[in-house]
Amino acid sequence: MNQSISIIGVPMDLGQNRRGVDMGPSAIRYAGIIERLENLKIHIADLDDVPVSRPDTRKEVKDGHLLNLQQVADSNWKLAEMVDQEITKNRFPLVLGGDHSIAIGSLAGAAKHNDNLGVIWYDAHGDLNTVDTSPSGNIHGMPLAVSLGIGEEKLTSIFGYTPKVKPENIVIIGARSLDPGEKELIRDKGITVYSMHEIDRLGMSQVMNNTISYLREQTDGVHLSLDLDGLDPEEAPGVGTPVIGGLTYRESHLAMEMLAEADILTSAEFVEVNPILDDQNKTATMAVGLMGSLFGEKLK
Ligand SMILES: NC(=[NH2+])NCCC[C@H](N)C(=O)O
Ligand SMILES: [Mn+2]
Ligand SMILES: [Mn+2]
Repeated sequence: MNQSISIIGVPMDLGQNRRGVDMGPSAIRYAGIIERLENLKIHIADLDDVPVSRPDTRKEVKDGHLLNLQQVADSNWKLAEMVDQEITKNRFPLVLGGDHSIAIGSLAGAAKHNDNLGVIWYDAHGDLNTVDTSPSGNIHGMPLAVSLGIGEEKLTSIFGYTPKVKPENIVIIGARSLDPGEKELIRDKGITVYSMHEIDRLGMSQVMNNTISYLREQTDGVHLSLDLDGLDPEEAPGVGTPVIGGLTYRESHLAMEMLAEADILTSAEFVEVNPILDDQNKTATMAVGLMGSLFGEKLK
């Protein structure tokens, strides 16, 4: 893996309607991400945060059914520019959220550099809704569909090209809450999903082996989009849309270690850490532990 990492915070909470997830990047920095990665002799540049309009000064804006459309689009455009710049400078972008709507910008910036960018979507959800299928109007439930070029044009056209990813280059891991429209899209497009059912049957080791060998064949770079609600809320309570029956900390560590060993990632993001809903910054601390493993921390 590229041994020069650029950290980009995105204090975004406009893609959903619970307060606090805008403080995710601070919570992750406070939990020691910089020191943790510096100990691995990796060169870290903390690029600070992408500007996002302040949550407590704005009014809720609904564009039809979509919450805060223009502001989410503006911040994601800026994020895409930063991710693109860092990759151009041969640095590995590590994006800290913020709600999952920021994957729109991360993928827009990253996919510019690959014809076949792979995506590992580690999440309880598919985030494959469109304005028509979304039960909530929250854009954090849509970024994967948007990146496939499906949905609101103001989002799909971010950074001037559409689509960013192809359905055959996506692997979803940890899904256990999919809306009807998302299931239909998964079926129509043939997207690979390791739901909790497959993870229980095969074990995380097999799931990651399959995922890694598939993406190695199929893609020319891989983005990891890790939503902390992929983990079980008993262990990671600081998330806005918890779903019981999730991945354990141990399984997630194994997944990160296997990705480190495979050395296939070209960018990553950790999203949905909400310190207001958390218990003593436990979820941010867990995110930092997972990033440690992802970037090569070993016991021996
Ligand atoms: N990134 C997330 N936590 N997404 C949760 C999405 C929940 C639900 N499927 C929705 O579209 O509203
Ligand atoms: Mn989720
Ligand atoms: Mn998500």
